[in-house]
Amino acid sequence: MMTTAYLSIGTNIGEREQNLQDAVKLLIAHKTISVTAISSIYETAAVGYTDQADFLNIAVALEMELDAYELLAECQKIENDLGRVREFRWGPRIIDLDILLYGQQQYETEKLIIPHPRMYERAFVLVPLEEIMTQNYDMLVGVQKALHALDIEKEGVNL
Ligand SMILES: Nc1nc2nc(S)n(CCO)c2c(=O)[nH]1
Repeated sequence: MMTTAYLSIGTNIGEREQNLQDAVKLLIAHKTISVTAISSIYETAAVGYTDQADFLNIAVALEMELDAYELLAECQKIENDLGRVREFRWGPRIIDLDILLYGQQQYETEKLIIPHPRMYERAFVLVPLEEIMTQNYDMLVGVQKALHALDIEKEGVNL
């Protein structure tokens, strides 16, 4: 069953825009992941551990058959492929892929907490996420207007 997932991707070391491009290219190249939306790039002051360089952040929407643990493994593989080393937890990073949402599903395990526990308090996550979700919302409004114009009884639709 296809599931929609949303990632936050950040970088504050090296060629930051190139790092984002490389991460998105690796997601696009993945055989069983479709990238369906990519936000604009936002330059953001570091939160949490603030004594570090500004980040570039984006949000992306994905469609996939993978389960959330497989998606987590793919994100960690991309971070490793792009040379991420974990000096300390909140430190600077070449690339960071965080799973924000995985369909309507919820996880709270050692390895995986979804929805991401800090996503609703971080503007660097919410602003790019709102941008790509609004694209879908605008399309939804178009569909709803068309349905209204047809003035059909929804019950008449054979499911
Ligand atoms: N602005 C900003 N601050 C951050 N602090 C951490 S940790 N990170 C890494 C993601 O959790 C970021 C980030 O991506 N952007």
